[in-house]
Amino acid sequence: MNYSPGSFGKAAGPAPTNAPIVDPFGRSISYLRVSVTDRCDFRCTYCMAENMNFLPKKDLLTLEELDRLCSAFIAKGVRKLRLTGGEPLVRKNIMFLMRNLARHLDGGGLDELTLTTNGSQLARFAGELADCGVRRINVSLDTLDPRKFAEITRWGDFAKVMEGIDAARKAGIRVKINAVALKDFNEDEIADLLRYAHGNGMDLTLIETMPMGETGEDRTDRYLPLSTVRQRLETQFTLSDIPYRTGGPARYVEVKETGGRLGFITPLTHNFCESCNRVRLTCTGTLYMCLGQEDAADLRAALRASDDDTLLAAAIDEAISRKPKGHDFVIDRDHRRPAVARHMSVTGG
Ligand SMILES: Nc1nc2c(ncn2[C@@H]2O[C@H](COP(=O)(O)OP(=O)(O)OP(=O)(O)O)[C@@H](O)[C@H]2O)c(=O)[nH]1
Ligand SMILES: C[S@@+](CC[C@H](N)C(=O)[O-])C[C@H]1O[C@@H](n2cnc3c(N)ncnc32)[C@H](O)[C@@H]1O
Ligand code: SF4
Ligand code: SF4
Repeated sequence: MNYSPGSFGKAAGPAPTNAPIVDPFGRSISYLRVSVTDRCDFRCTYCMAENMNFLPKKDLLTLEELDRLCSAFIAKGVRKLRLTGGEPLVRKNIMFLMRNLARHLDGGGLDELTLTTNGSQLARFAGELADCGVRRINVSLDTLDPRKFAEITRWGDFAKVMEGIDAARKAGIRVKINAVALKDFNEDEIADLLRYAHGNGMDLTLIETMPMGETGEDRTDRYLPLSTVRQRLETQFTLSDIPYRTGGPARYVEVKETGGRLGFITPLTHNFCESCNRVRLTCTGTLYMCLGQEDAADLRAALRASDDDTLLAAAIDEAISRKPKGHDFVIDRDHRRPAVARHMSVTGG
């Protein structure tokens, strides 16, 4: 089949198929990230402004609609599905969606159903998540110091996140810690985060800050290249590259002294777009084909136009035919403007 750009979605074009989706650069799309809400109970300084205008409730797709959209992607070969946000666990009745999506794990349509969370509500939901078949989650935690945690999240409660991580682990869910590496904030704490994560049987992934959305603070001064972090860690630890992959963008090393895994997500210092396998759906039914570009496709219209999924399948094909090669992120020290206007919370990272 020819998946050349622009060959889908035209009125008289080929009938849509449920064949796996492959983009114009030959990359198969097997990973869907779904931002179920743009709202959050934190205001991390690198992600959001303190005063945010969130979407009115009427603009949100219902959970049934989100389920239908996810199922349409699964029918087209998506094998890994991650709920994110905003904070996914603050969306009302989110476990209804989780329980419904879990049928695809039982039915063999999905290899993994998971989420990325700030951990604030995990103590409440960990047991139910495990019952739904969630085996692994990512929890964002940038510091182990409660005072600094309050500073970076503006509204977060460190003790609640720790309780949440404990509850998840007790429920049998593997936890990976995500930390954004931030100059003059946690750069001296990375080794401690590593010892904490590995000491508790958790992987740690470090992330370079990406220039997305106005936050009321200048992100440029916080940018810390992970190449520098790695060099510094190598003065204390022995790091060996390993081929371990999760389907996400991190590249992993094993740390000899701890026996744990450390991941690096390096959109700025080492672009990983050539192996991209993912797209992002928002809570309004907009599909972003790349985290770092503005182009998007409206799947809501196709979803609501008919109860049959034919139009939806065609709209997905058309969108994927527009997936770009990669992002154009740069840390713009001259203009100090974000490269992409929307906030990370719109697409959930
Ligand atoms: N530039 C870029 N960043 C990404 C992409 N996917 C994830 N990230 C960033 O990586 C960070 C961690 O993402 P997670 O939600 O933990 O997802 P993941 O890395 O796929 O998770 P694993 O399944 O554990 O590998 C977030 O800050 C995301 O913004 C991507 O396609 N491009
Ligand atoms: C947008 S949050 C959504 C899920 C959840 N609220 C959380 O914090 O895990 C997903 C991930 O994006 C990361 N993130 C947010 N803004 C970022 C930025 N500007 N650059 C890099 N990562 C960012 C967060 O640290 C988090 O790990
Ligand atoms: S990073 Fe996650 S927890 Fe922090 S403000 Fe953004 S969406 Fe909320
Ligand atoms: S920046 Fe875009 S192309 Fe690159 S890995 Fe992320 S989503 Fe894929």
